[in-house]
Amino acid sequence: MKQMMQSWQHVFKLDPDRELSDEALQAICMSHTDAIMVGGSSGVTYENTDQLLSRVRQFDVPCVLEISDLEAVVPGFDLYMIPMVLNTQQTNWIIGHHVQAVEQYGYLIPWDKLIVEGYIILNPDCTAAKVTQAVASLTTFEAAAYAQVADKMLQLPIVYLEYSGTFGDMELVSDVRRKLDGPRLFYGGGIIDADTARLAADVCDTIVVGNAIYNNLEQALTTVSAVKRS
Ligand SMILES: CC(C)=CCC/C(C)=C/CC/C(C)=C/CC/C(C)=C/CC/C(C)=C/CC/C(C)=C/CC/C(C)=C/COP(=O)(O)OP(=O)(O)O
Ligand SMILES: O=P(O)(O)OC[C@@H](O)CO
Ligand SMILES: [Mg+2]
Repeated sequence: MKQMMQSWQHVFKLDPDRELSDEALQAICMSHTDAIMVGGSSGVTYENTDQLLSRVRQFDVPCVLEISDLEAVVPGFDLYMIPMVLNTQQTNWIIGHHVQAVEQYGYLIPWDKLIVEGYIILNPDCTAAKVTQAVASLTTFEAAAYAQVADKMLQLPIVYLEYSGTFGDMELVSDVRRKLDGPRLFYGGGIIDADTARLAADVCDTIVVGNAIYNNLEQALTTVSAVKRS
């Protein structure tokens, strides 16, 4: 099950807290994207997550939940992506909430469906940076060091460079990728069209497109064929 994400080149991230018409959802789910990731850093509830899952399930596309709030963990997703924010000094976002989750859910946890993402948040103005008080103004050298800790010491399956809301520094992304052996490198932030999608896809393994869905869907849809080789 976890292996499925090893082939993902393109992912659309849908925010349960934002409105999306049936027509828009259909276009996204039938776009040949590799997966739909459901997640957001605020306003995510059990109800809006459950409702979005049911709507996505009308289509034949993998659907995964990126957990940001324990109250909004809904059964029935293909995978559960667990962020671990590496560049925060608040231990809750590295391991605290996770321990609480294991205490709360215990034997109900489908371990074979859990994938830990080593998040490195690089846009100080994004919601996730504010929520987790991330130390987000990192040099390339520092970001690469975090990534290597995720790879060589923690042996995480994913390193996620998060620039949510803004297009990142592709040289930094490229340098980080050169340092990684094990993890798949996810990149998210400011991908709005085919050009930005290609630039990012050249230097990472998987691109994640979020806000563009809500700002300019037509352009957002062009990101799929821009990066998918098949
Ligand atoms: C029965 C059943 C299915 C049980 C399931 C059991 C299960 C899966 C248990 C969970 C196990 C576990 C270890 C859970 C972890 C719990 C948890 C709350 C961890 C903390 C996660 C975390 C670090 C969150 C911080 C915020 C963050 C990094 C969110 C990621 C998503 C993100 C950045 C979205 C972008 O947000 P957006 O709203 O778009 O932001 P912008 O405003 O910038 O656009
Ligand atoms: O919303 P955007 O800027 O596309 O970023 C995507 C994703 O990385 C957000 O978690
Ligand atoms: Mg967003």
